[in-house]
Amino acid sequence: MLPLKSLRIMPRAALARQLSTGARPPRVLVTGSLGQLGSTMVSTLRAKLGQENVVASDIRKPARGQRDLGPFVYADVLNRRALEQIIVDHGIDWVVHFSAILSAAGERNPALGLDVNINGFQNVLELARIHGLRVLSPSTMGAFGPTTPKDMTPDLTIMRPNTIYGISKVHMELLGEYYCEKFGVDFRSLRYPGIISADSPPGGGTTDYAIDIFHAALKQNRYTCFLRPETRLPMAYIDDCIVGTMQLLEAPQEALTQRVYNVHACDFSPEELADEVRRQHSADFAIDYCPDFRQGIADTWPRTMADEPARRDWGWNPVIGTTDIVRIMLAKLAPAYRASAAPGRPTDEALGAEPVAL
Ligand SMILES: NC(=O)C1=CN([C@@H]2O[C@H](COP(=O)(O)OP(=O)(O)OC[C@H]3O[C@@H](n4cnc5c(N)ncnc54)[C@H](O)[C@@H]3O)[C@@H](O)[C@H]2O)C=CC1
Ligand SMILES: CC(=O)[C@H](N)C(=O)O
Repeated sequence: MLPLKSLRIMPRAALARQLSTGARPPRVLVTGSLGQLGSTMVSTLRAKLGQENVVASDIRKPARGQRDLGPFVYADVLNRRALEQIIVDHGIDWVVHFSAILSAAGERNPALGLDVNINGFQNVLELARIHGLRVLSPSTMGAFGPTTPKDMTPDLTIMRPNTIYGISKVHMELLGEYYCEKFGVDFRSLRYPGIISADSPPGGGTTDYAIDIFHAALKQNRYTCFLRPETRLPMAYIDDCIVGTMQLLEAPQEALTQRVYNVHACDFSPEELADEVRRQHSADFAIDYCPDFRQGIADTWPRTMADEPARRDWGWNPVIGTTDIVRIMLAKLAPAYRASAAPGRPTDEALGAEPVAL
């Protein structure tokens, strides 16, 4: 499988052309850049646009090492004035808005979920209107709900989610479309499935089991899953996710026939994932099931999503399936567990330290 760096998103020739015509690359602010997806998005953007053109931001302190990779600023998306100052001071053209409270965390703290996901997004969108910015803010399969058709869920269908996360993401989608239509804000969004990554820990979602299982397999060869064995959900490996996000971010306006797109890469259940771990890692790997409140969330989400408009309009074309995800996750995480003297999950640095050829 291809490593992220060699995938279709890195046409350096195009960047060179842009530079030779005198157009400077866009300056991008990434919010929530220390989250599960943010750090990979930042490094991908920097490889393409130049380190100094991508400002990473979060309300947490970057780990040692992360700090030196390019500009980082503290930015609370709830503080509109501070956010505006960053946008003005850094000459920002595009905002990749990754700050969010995910599904399980949102049910644990609904007030925080509403605040960050709704007010934080409104701040970003309003500043985009004032300063003429392009905004990419991911949505999720969690924007669907219990009455949505579960198989091959289309872009346009019943959307009545019953989680704070889902409700706030539907609000985001509709408000983004409204600002696009009324004020010409270039808003773009994708409904991600569960995203699997070895590089940073997941941030409190219902699909976190599909990352935790690899850590548990390598650490103690057994895992207790918080979802039932047959719970099928759409998933994607982070490389496909970031490639697709870059494709949508850079797509010409005229290619877009809508502002929010489903994206689907593969789908599996916990028992299917455990079988694959047994096949590739250890025949003795044991899994048991202790469903908690996250089962109730997963039960309202699609089993598979239809994503033809994303493929047609801007080239969504995931290449990493379930077997490859298991192979990549085991290969990336195993050295860190072997090297980790202390018990428990290895540090983020240890996890990121061992690049593997995918
Ligand atoms: N990881 C996944 O499986 C999926 C993620 N998404 C979406 O992708 C985006 C990124 O998700 P992840 O990286 O997984 O989330 P995460 O939970 O790992 O990271 C979110 C980041 O937002 C930051 N944050 C929280 N409150 C903030 C505030 N007030 N101001 C600024 N930053 C704040 C957190 O410190 C954290 O670093 C989110 O919009 C999420 O809804 C959508 C579907 C699937
Ligand atoms: C699918 C998502 O949006 C996220 N991973 C979550 O489980 O909350």
